[in-house]
Amino acid sequence: MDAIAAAAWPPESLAEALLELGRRAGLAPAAAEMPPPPAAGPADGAAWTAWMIWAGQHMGVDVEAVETPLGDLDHVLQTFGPALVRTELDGRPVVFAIVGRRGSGLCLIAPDLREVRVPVARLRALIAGRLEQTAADHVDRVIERAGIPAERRGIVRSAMLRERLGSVPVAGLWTLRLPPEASLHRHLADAHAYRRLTLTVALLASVFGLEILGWMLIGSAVLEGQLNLGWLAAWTLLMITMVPARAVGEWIGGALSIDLATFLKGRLLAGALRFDVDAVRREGAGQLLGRVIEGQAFEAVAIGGGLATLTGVIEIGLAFWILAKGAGGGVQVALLAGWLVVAAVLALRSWNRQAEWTANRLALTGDLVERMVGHRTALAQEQAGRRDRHDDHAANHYLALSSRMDAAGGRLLALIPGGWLLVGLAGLVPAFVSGAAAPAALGVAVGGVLFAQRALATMTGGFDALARAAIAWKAVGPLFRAGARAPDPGRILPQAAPRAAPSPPGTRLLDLDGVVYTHPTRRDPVLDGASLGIDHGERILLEGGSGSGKSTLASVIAGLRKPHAGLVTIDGLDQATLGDGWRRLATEAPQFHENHILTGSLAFNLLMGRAWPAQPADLAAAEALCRELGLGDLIDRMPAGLMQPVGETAWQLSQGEKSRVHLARALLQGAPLTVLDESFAALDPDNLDRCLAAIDRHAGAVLLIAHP
Ligand SMILES: Nc1ncnc2c1ncn2[C@@H]1O[C@H](COP(=O)(O)OP(=O)(O)OP(=O)(O)O)[C@@H](O)[C@H]1O
Repeated sequence: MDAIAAAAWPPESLAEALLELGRRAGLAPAAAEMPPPPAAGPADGAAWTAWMIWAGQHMGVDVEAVETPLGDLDHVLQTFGPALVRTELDGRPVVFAIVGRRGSGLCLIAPDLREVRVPVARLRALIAGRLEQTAADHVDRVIERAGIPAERRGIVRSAMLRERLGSVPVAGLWTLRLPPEASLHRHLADAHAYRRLTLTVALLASVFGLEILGWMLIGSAVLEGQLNLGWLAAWTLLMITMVPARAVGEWIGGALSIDLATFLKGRLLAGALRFDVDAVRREGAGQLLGRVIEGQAFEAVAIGGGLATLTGVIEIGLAFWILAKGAGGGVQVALLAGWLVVAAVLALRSWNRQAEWTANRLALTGDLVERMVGHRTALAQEQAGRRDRHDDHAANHYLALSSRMDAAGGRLLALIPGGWLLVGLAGLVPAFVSGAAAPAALGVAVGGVLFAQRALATMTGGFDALARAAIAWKAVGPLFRAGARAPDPGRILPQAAPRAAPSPPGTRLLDLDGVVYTHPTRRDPVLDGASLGIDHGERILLEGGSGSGKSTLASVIAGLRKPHAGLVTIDGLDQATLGDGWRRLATEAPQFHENHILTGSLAFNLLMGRAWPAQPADLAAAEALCRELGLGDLIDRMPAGLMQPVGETAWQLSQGEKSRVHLARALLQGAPLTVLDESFAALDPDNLDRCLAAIDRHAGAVLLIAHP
């Protein structure tokens, strides 16, 4: 059998392929019972992706769909393993599990668990074959008509196909990686951090060892009066050997830093999305920005500071050893130990000053953001003198804290290495006075003092950076921990397209029974035994006074808040069964001030609930709905139409336009239940009629929240 045929998995064995690939790639997936994937028809991309992501979450592996232009397929295949590819072989759907590149080919896992090598071009031809077939007839006709000589036809044909199909998107590719919520240990192991760290330490230690050996050689040659070209050559050779060892050590350390920084970024981004809804609200934009800034500071200093401290610790250890061998002996060793205690005290003081300064800086940032967000309100409403007084006071306080921090930092960084020179040399006085020490031992002692000085400089610099990182961690830690919260895949995968087979009207969709919810900062529950039933296709208007808990109820129904007591089910299934899939069945357009137009294209904002990049059918549905909602003129006015960038820094939408975009994106989710929280406040009567008509045509069941 052909190697590629031997490596092809039948689609129904997708779960086994995913598990085995995860194992071979070192992602340590957890074995889990999986239902078979959706039937492999031509339009099943989104359903397969939903299944793969869901199955991956159960196994503890992150699965991401990849779409690439055909022109880049070669490159993608060579670089993106571990990955799964779905294509056709002899007219039947198959799956390939790519471990990664091996030499000039790809290493695939076969269903019999053997590793099979196949050339990249072979797999590419299989994936691209169907697409190229459609264009090939036309290209062949052009070649025929142009009278291209037979021997050049092959080159011309592939060049024309490349040109014609280079930008055609290819789907059916999924990469596997560790999810951001995987433990730090798994990420470190995945980045080979332990091995690389051990290697870095070994290289650093050998560099210092070589350095000491070099000075010992030259020192003894000088003292014995034998310094000649031979000794100098040996010393030079040793010094030259240190250069590549140091370079390799730094290169490994640098590569490790990049991998760890990538993990950290991924975890923080995941944390930003998994941060508690109410915590985000309580913090406000300024505080959240502070966390982001500190995240960058942490990344910039933590790893560099860690490596510098590590280097300093190795150097200090060697310095103790050298001093013990020198003329100062125990006296100098004791002095160095004492000096380290002084350094620790100064370091602690500098840390406290930095912490004070950082807290103030973050508060100032929060203040500044608040003022920028409320810029118009402050200009229009606030008394000018009052504003200036507040700003002057804040600036003066910041200045005072900055100079205290600089003084403490300066003392640590300058006094500790510089002062040691005096202290260390003072430790040699008894040896000098007694006159008993040999010149060689005196030389070793002086060398030890200098070596310790360098170690202290490295260590204090490293510690300063680590202290900065530890302070930044206070702000970053909660985000990092939120990123460790794994998404809840639930026990079953909800139907990807429920509207394709809608339940008959009149059957029960949502049941809410005895629900109790108390906001984290409140004593009394805002929902206390709330009950509600909504049938498929039903339209319900919920009215109530301000602050009566309507929006809270909406967020419980949409699965954004978990009730503290009571039961909520959709189609008879509770949230524990559906997991995050709940939100595909019940969607909410939040109130205006909580509904955001993100910076991106209008299409992106409209199709947030669907797979991205959007398929032509999704774009057509979005545009048709916008036109129904009276946004046709707006799309025609926008130079890039549906692809026009919108959001805070791009095309500005009016309140009424925004509220129709909010409505369109909720309806485009295609969920059986849509909750609309005061969605019509900014609409004129004509647009209101249009919106109600569109809701009637496109929505399943609707819960409409409004003021009486
Ligand atoms: N995140 C929160 N933390 C603490 N309390 C909250 C929070 N959100 C709402 N509340 C309080 O819960 C109560 C109900 O708020 P909710 O927004 O659900 O009312 P609502 O009926 O939608 O009001 P409105 O019609 O004015 O929008 C209010 O007293 C509000 O102050």
